[in-house]
Amino acid sequence: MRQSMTDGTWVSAARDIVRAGQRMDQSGWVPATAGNLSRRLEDGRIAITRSGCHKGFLTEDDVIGVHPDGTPVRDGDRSSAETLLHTQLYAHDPSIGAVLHGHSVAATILSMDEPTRALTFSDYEILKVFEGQTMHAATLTLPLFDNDQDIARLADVVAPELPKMRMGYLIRGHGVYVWGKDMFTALARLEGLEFLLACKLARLQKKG
Ligand SMILES: CSC[C@@H](O)[C@@H](O)C(=O)COP(=O)(O)O
Ligand SMILES: [Zn+2]
Repeated sequence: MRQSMTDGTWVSAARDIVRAGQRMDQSGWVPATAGNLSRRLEDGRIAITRSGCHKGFLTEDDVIGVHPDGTPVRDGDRSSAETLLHTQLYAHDPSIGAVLHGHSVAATILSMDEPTRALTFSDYEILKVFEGQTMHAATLTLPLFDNDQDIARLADVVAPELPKMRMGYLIRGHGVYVWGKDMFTALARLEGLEFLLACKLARLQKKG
């Protein structure tokens, strides 16, 4: 995956997505057909998972092209139902090269039990995986949005918060969105965030 970090071709994007899907599946973060993955191509279009595929068994055929506005490059292709949440990130920040979405147990439980609009994480060494973070002694915030089957409406709620986001975001009862300059970075951030969510869940369970 590292080799294709700066390679924006279709072949490397499809390969990154297939391999990241396998990694997310092995980690238990994409049960059934949950999750979606994308990468920005050098021509500005986006390679994204086809809707309804199992992310642990993706083939390069399950990766399809969409324009920056989310419309499919090839007529009849049905990209992820959550394509707009990916395209809004690429439009928001030109440095974003890959976006990942998963439905882990920890993300689902914590998001359903949290009454406020954010989760916070303080003093973990792994905070350093996030953009611009060089110290463990800090508090980072993960915004939490209510779930909505109307993805355009959900994207409108997420949009004003994007400039403040350092870790990604969480959707209640649903899962996380995380991104990075390339697939390697996005995956590292997803692993860091899932580690933090698992720690928070374990600490809450310990308290009873
Ligand atoms: C298994 S239901 C999950 C979907 O509703 C959705 O949230 C999801 O993550 C996957 O949708 P997809 O259209 O395959 O990208
Ligand atoms: Zn989802």
